[in-house]
Amino acid sequence: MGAEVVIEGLTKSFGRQTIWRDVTLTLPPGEVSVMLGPSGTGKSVFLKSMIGLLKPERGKCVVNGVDIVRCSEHKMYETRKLFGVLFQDGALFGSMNLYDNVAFPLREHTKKSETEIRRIALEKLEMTGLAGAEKKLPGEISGGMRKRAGLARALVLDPEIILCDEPDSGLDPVRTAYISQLLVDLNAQIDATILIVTHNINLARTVPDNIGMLYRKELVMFGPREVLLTSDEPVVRQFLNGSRMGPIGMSEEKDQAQMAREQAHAAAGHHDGSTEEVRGIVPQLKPTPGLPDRAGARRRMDRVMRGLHTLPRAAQDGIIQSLSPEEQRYYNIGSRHQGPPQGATNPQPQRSAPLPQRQPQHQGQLPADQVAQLPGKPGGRYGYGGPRQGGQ
Ligand SMILES: Nc1ncnc2c1ncn2[C@@H]1O[C@H](COP(=O)(O)OP(=O)(O)OP(=O)(O)O)[C@@H](O)[C@H]1O
Repeated sequence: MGAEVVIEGLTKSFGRQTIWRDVTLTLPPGEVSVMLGPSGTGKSVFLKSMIGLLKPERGKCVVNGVDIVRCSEHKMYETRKLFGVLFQDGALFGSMNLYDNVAFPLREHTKKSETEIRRIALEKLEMTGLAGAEKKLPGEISGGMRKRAGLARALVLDPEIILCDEPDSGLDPVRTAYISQLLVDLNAQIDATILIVTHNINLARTVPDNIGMLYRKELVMFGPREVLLTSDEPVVRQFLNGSRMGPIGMSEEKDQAQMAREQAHAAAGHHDGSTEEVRGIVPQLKPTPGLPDRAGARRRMDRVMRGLHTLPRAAQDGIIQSLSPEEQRYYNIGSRHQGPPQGATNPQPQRSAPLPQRQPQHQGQLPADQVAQLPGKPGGRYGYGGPRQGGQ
């Protein structure tokens, strides 16, 4: 199982420009999370801070007991080996063929023999659908293939945590769907903790277990996917709908006058840029048939069900509707759910057919106060509000 990443009160500035402040969240082990946010809100800076490439002024980022923000160079170097990173452009060496690109971290960071390196590099190229393309140079292949090669290279040191910075950028919708499926399949196979930064709403709606959003220098929200996907928060709805209507403007947030002008235009029938009203929970992608089930998805559902009563009503309803009859029995959910489900805090298995083995430990709980306050809205909380009590 991948490592848990605990981020507390992280704050990053460049000179006088604060990028984000007081970001607190936990990436549960082996689960897939997505970070959304308008351009320039510091998502890439966030990923770089997680691996120690940038130094936040305050806060912690703890992996396996090591705080990346404050640890020694030696510890950071060691801890970084737990991470596999897919950079936006794949960051491949242009003069090396794909095989040598993928083998590079093994040659740099391990003492493995060339035979062993070959076995691992070819296995990762195969996992990412690049078998047969080993001899190609990055300049000779498509953007989608470059992304997959970047992913293969991120996998060779068997990372416990994978960070993907816009894995969809520059890809058409079909290739984006393939890379989404690839990420889900990888998670099923290696149970790594994955954090994806993306602007792609399809990917955000179908891939992750948890979704967060950065906006106006703060973490607006981080929690189970169902909370964000059913949120009524204007900034979240605007972002998910890709609409001009809402608080997000072309550069910074809008003022009241601009909002009013846009509303007047919309009332007069002027199109707001979105193609449809996107709201509600769509089914999450499952691993390709033949691959194992995602252990992270099962652990997450146990965790979410334990804290179901703390979620907003729309998220609760969506989660319950998404359960199969067998899962509803497992979690003691009646066919007509009213209020907090019986057994949600202590599910008693009542199964007619065996479900896969569940992990007994309660690792990776999202702290209750991970759902941060929206800037400018004192007291407003989303998802599981309430004081931090170390989870549910
Ligand atoms: N090394 C740096 N020095 C100074 N400012 C920086 C540095 N790196 C990033 N920034 C600034 O931090 C802000 C956030 O940048 P970042 O690339 O993290 O945004 P983003 O949310 O990933 O954007 P996008 O979605 O467009 O990729 C930007 O204003 C950028 O100019």
